[in-house]
Parts: sequence; C-alpha cells; structure tokens
Amino acid sequence: MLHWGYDEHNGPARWKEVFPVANGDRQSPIDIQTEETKYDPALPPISPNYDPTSAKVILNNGHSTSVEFDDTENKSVLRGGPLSGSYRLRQIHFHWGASDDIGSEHAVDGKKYAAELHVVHWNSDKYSTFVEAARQRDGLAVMAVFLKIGECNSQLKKITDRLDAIRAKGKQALFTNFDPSCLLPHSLDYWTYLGSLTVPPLLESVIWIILREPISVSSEQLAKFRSLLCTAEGEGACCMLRNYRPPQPLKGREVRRN
Ligand SMILES: CCN[C@H]1CN(CCOCC)S(=O)(=O)c2sc(S(N)(=O)=O)cc21
Ligand SMILES: [Zn+2]
Repeated sequence: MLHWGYDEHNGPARWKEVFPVANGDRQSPIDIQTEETKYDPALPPISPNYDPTSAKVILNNGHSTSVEFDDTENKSVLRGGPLSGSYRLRQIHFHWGASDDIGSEHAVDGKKYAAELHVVHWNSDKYSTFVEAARQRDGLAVMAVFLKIGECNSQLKKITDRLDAIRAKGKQALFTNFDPSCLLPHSLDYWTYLGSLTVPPLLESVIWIILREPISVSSEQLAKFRSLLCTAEGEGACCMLRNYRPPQPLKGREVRRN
C-alpha cells in the first residue's frame, strides 16, 4: 500500500496492513446505539473556552481541511465533561462523503449525518507536547459535532468561503480571529466513550465527546468541501470526495451520556 487515503487501493479496509492497531480494542468511529448508552448523573457539563486570537491558518493536508491553532500556551482549552484537567485546543477539521446522505464518521442508531466536525485538544496538564500526549491513553480529547443538511450555516461560511484559496494539497492561508465555539449547537449535551484517532496512525488516545444536537450545513456549502483536491498543484487533480472511516467494533466499551 502506498500512502494511506480513502480510495479502493489505500482506504480504511487496508490501513491495518501498515497500522495493525486498526484492529485494536478501542477504535473509532463507532455506531452509537442510543438504547445501550448509560446515563451518568456524575458527568458535568463540558466547558469550552477559546480565544479567537489562537486561530492561525486554514490548510489542506490532502486528507481534510483543518484550522490550526496556536497551542504553545493555554489560551484555548476544553474542560469538564469526562475530562480531568484542561485540554488545549490544537485544530479543527471535517469529514464528509461523496453525497449528502453519508459523510459522518460516527453514526447514531445506524444513521449517518452529511458530515462531522472534529475539535481536537490535548492534555496539556499532564504532557508537554501534543505528540507526546497523542501516545497516551488520556492524551487527546476530540469533540465531535454532526452536520445535518439544511439552512446555510453563516458561521461555517467563514470556512467554506476560504476553501477556494486552499484547493490543492499542501496549500494554507492565514485564518485568525476565529472562535470555534461559533460552530457549536445550542445544546452541549453529549455522549462520551474511549476511542482512537479515526485516521492513521489510529492511536488509541482519544476521549470522545459527541454532541447530540447537530448543526446545519447547506448542500452548496458541503459541495465546496468536495471540490478540495487530495493532490498538490501540478499533479493530476483528484477531488477529496470522501474522507470518513466506517464505524468500528465496540468490543465491550461503554458509551455514557450526561
Ligand atoms: C485533518 C486532521 N488530521 C489528523 C492530524 N493529527 C493526527 C496526526 O498526529 C498524530 C501524532 S491529529 O491528532 O490532530 C488528528 S485527530 C483526528 S480525528 N479524525 O481522530 O479527530 C485527525 C487528525
Ligand atoms: Zn476527524
């Protein structure tokens, strides 16, 4: 297998050839069976506190589009929920599919949403760098938000309007004065479980916090994500039509809700 991706020849079914943890005991995403989730009265609310000046660049890494944040100090953090201590904001990115009826990574009772936003944080109380934290069982916390087809999302527009500036893999553009809280739904009610990165190296270091209320995205906005290229300038152009990993076995894990 060449470099991993989402095509037939390098997609999720073949990642295990290079990353054997793909068959591990706490892989993500999962299909959340709501009847099996366990209400936990001890779970406090989550408390995101982001400083808009932490936002730095928007980039196309060939697998998704992300907004990268300055994580050299504790300016933007996530606390509460299932987390002990504060987790520093690193980046946000998206997953989508070739059509509006699929695209999210997590599913709810077998239903997939059109897309999924991931807000990635690392445990800066216990570890000194992101890379170190990414190797620990409690190193990362990713908040996931489902995107449902509907009204144009004016907050998301700040991102979708910039995608034509970063069409090719490796391109980036300045992107600051952005607080990702503007993309969160009204309710911060969530499900939480222990899982992994959903992209190679599939490290089993993620505490997942999945918001139960989706946000809206218009079909036209979603189409802009699909016009991103997985290839660099000068290479044969290939559109980033899908970049989701299918749900993985739960292997006895518990999914709690607040
Ligand atoms: C576009 C995002 N690509 C990656 C970038 N990193 C991974 C590489 O680092 C490892 C030391 S990451 O840890 O920031 C991260 S978390 C997720 S996900 N889908 O599981 O929320 C994807 C990614
Ligand atoms: Zn992701």
